[in-house]
Amino acid sequence: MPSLEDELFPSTPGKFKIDRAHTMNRQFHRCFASTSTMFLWALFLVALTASYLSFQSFVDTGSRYLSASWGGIQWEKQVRNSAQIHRSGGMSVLVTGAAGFVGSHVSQALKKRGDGVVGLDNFNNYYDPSLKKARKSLLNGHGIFVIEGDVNDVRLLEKLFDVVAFTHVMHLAAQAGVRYAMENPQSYVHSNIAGLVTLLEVCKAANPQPSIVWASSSSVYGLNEKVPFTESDRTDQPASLYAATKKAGEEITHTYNHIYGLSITGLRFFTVYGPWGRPDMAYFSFTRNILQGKPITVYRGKNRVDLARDFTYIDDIVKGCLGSLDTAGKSTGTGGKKRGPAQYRIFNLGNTAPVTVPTLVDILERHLKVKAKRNIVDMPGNGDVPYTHANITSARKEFGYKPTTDLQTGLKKFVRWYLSYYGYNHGKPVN
Ligand SMILES: O=C(O)[C@H]1O[C@H](OP(=O)(O)OP(=O)(O)OC[C@H]2O[C@@H](n3ccc(=O)[nH]c3=O)[C@H](O)[C@@H]2O)[C@H](O)[C@@H](O)[C@H]1O
Repeated sequence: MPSLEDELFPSTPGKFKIDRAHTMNRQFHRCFASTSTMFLWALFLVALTASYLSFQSFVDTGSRYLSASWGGIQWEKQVRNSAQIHRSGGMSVLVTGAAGFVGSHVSQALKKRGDGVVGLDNFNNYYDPSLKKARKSLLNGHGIFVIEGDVNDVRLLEKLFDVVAFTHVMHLAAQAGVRYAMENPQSYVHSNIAGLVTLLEVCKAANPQPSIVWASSSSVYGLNEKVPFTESDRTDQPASLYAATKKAGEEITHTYNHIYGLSITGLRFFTVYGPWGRPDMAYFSFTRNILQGKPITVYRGKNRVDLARDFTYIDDIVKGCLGSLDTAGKSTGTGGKKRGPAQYRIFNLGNTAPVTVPTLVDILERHLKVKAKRNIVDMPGNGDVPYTHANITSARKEFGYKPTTDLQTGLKKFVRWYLSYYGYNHGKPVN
């Protein structure tokens, strides 16, 4: 019977049998040989993994660099061309948040009348970035160059002011949305506070300093119960972090006006809606859900009182923005030094005709010819306020602001755009 040893090391015919010591030695050598082979293999695998990881990081860094890339002769030429003024007495405007809802509309309106416009947008994914890219394509088609970058990028901002002596900055880049502030508070601090300060620092140091018009919000009125809301009403009771950051923005811009002579105009927008709007807003998400046969959640205030908003159509807001830019005084400082007092203004831009949320849904149902599945719930404590209503006397006096589009008409235009952009059922069957 062959021994175990024989089985492990079967003798080859014609060869002599090995003794035990020799066998042990061979076993040891084989074992050692296989361990060292394994070790070599392990080394090889480690080296392979390391080179793969460093390759990946090279690719990542490269693509990050590319996506955030700016500068160079060609780039500067595009910036200059885009900023070119084509009317006498025109302005060259840096529009931040240019691929956003209000930003894209304002940029187009400025360009159409012959002003120079350079857009800046970080294309973040707070809502579908493909909509922002589509707005960007639209702007490109109008000869507007939109740079992908963040308002916190001080080097980029400085470079832009090196290349173009912007006369105005229309600052619309912000983290929007009242309720999302509970989910991602830091994004509000990043964009609405840190980004604003970075922009103001660059503007204050620029020579010449631009005049600044920027987007505040109706939400600063917070828990104020005196209606309609007038600019001089108290704004020290914000109901959401979003509102608090916008209120902070008003104080921060005041400081830069006071210390550095920057001309500042803050616009308190009242629930802006319309074509190319923001998918996170109620009128937009309601439309999508109604068409897809999904239920919508309609919040209701205390004592079963319907919530209401002074919904304002985008074209009216654009007129307000242009009116503000046209009447903005010059900044007085140079190179970071104030030379005299500069203008500081705040205006409500609303529609002056609040409509309840259930009425908004009624109008959408009529335009869409589909009944909504309404899920009515008590308003959660998520930062919402029950009612907004703008007093627009100041804006009317200062630059003839006069909204002309009621909610019925404005939503009709929105629905027409929505259906042309997304199709009738947004890719989903209607139940
Ligand atoms: O004026 C502003 O300063 C702000 O306007 C906008 O905020 P809001 O007025 O809250 O608009 P929006 O979300 O459309 O809700 C409208 C109504 O629908 C109700 N609402 C909302 C969602 C929902 O699912 N159900 C519902 O009933 C909701 O309770 C509310 O009563 C901007 O988003 C914000 O960025 C800021 O610019």
